[in-house]
Amino acid sequence: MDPMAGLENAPMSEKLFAYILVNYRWVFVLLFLLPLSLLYDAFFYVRNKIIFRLRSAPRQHDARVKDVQRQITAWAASGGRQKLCTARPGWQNMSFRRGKYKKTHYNVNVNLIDILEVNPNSRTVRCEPMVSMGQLTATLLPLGWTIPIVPELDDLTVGGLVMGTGVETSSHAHGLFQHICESYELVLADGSVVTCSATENSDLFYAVPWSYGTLGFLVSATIRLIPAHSFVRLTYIPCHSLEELSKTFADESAKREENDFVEGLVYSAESGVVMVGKSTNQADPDRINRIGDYWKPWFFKHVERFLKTGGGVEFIPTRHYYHRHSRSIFWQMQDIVPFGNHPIFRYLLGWAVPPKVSLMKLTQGETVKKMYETHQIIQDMLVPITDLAGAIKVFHREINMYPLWLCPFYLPDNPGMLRPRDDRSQMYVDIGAYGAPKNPEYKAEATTRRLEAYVREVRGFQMLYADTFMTESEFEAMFDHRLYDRLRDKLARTKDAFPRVYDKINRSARD
Ligand SMILES: Cc1cc2nc3c(=O)[nH]c(=O)nc-3n(C[C@H](O)[C@H](O)[C@H](O)COP(=O)(O)OP(=O)(O)OC[C@H]3O[C@@H](n4cnc5c(N)ncnc54)[C@H](O)[C@@H]3O)c2cc1C
Ligand SMILES: NC(=O)C1=CN([C@@H]2O[C@H](COP(=O)(O)OP(=O)(O)OC[C@H]3O[C@@H](n4cnc5c(N)ncnc54)[C@H](OP(=O)(O)O)[C@@H]3O)[C@@H](O)[C@H]2O)C=CC1
Ligand SMILES: CC(C)=CCC[C@@H](C)[C@H]1CC[C@H]2C3=C(CC[C@]12C)[C@@]1(C)CC[C@H](O)C[C@@H]1CC3
Repeated sequence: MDPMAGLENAPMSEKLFAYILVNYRWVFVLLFLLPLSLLYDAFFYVRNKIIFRLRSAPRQHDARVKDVQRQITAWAASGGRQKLCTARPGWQNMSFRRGKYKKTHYNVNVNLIDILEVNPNSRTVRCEPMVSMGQLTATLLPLGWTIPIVPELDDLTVGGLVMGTGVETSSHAHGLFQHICESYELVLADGSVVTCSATENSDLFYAVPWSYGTLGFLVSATIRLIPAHSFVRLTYIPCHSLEELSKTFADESAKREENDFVEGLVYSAESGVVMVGKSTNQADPDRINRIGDYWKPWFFKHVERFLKTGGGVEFIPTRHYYHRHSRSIFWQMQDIVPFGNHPIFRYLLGWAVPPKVSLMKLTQGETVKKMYETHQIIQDMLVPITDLAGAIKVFHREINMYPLWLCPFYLPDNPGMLRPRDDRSQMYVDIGAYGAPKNPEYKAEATTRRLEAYVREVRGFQMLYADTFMTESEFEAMFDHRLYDRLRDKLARTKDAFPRVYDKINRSARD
């Protein structure tokens, strides 16, 4: 990597600082960011406890919805010339970028943080939009419940996952986050409150996912529950050719009833490990592996070993399974603290990692940001599973970077932005690439544009938390805007109040 790019004329001290920041970021992370993350966690732990004591009030939900309505009335009264967005600061969200529009749009505070109801009879949980995945599972698990899809990173919010999307290794059975939601409660641009579901205001229900907050403000979502188990019985299946890997992965993903979790980690163009999980309350004590304990190896390193040792079976406590990639932030930690998986580091400081994603984002500074922009890729591309082998070849040609994350998901033929290929419900796969491409020809924009073109060609989709370099017409070729545009025409004031999705997610709309 060349941290000096763009700094040719800068003073020597600035060049040296840039070099240290990029190549020895771990010094900053260990000395500054880890203690700061711990303080931050401690601060927020206390703050959240206080806030929950003072403000947690599920019974106040209606009053808080009225406050959102009040803000919209105030915006309309002020002339309604600015577009609307949520007031959540850009550094807190789970993306490399911050929306520039936060500075120019009218910020509406949708700070609704409570779990409103856990209903075992209807097997649903009703949540406000700022409820995080960590908070939700910490509440549900002791009650014996979980949501069918728990997206990995703790700080992801219900609002962001509904308006964007969420995927996890149970998605081959349950679909995306939107497919486990039964209904949404929204405040619309005219200030009205509307509930929508598959049977009530169904157009709106199907148009909300992937709308990125451009149809209304989510004030609650009702999500399906399933019983929680203590362990995941995980079978590791090493594969030594691309053909074997893609076939095993597709076959296991198709067993929607049999397998509760399916995941793949690709370690080279010709090797990878497919993991198949089943929830259970019975574990063979000799094969329990508490992979989440801080002194344990990073999960992707642990899995890689099965390529050499052959397959295996382990019983992993459910919570450890949910967080298996959290300590290593998938494999991003190896670029931040290169010796982070060394046993000495794990035993000494493993308990303190990972640093908070939001804090890393907040403190990364221009030099590190530029380095990530030019020398790292953070992308998830969703393609029909029948194209998996072809897609891995394209990723190999374009970025030559491993591991790649494979996560299957079932895409039903529902109305909305995400139309499956040939209008037929089918299995897709999320291919996640997070790290430094080894292809010396890698150029962030040109390479990503070629990947995007390939994904459009096979009728796939790009996850929009990531950088997208598509033009508006390419974006509209990827995502079906018909229902979305109909709704924007139909719902009063919506076109004046909210930008279109493209205007929020395209590269130039984000810092
Ligand atoms: C916006 C917001 C709202 C909150 N609302 C509440 C609230 O209503 N009531 C309340 O008591 N606290 C609330 N909290 C606090 C939050 O739930 C705490 O982070 C959590 O309770 C800490 O649990 P712990 O001390 O047991 O930590 P630990 O058990 O050490 O948990 C560590 C992390 O793992 C997460 N976690 C725990 N179990 C699981 C699991 N099975 N799957 C996935 N993640 C898991 C925790 O949330 C935490 O982030 C809220 C926090 C935030 C940011
Ligand atoms: N495992 C997974 O599936 C992962 C998913 N992601 C992605 O991260 C994002 C979620 O991150 P998170 O930090 O929670 O969310 P964000 O703050 O990034 O929000 C995502 C979008 O949803 C909108 N939004 C959020 N809450 C509301 C609301 N109450 N009403 C209306 N619009 C709302 C935001 O609007 P605004 O811009 O106005 O704030 C924004 O456009 C998703 O895009 C998801 O796909 C990332 C990592 C992993
Ligand atoms: C599982 C799915 C679908 C996606 C996972 C994506 C994550 C791996 C990335 C989402 C936001 C990313 C950021 C970083 C690492 C990778 C993500 C967590 C950084 C922490 C990398 C270091 C930078 O300085 C800040 C980044 C913020 C966003």
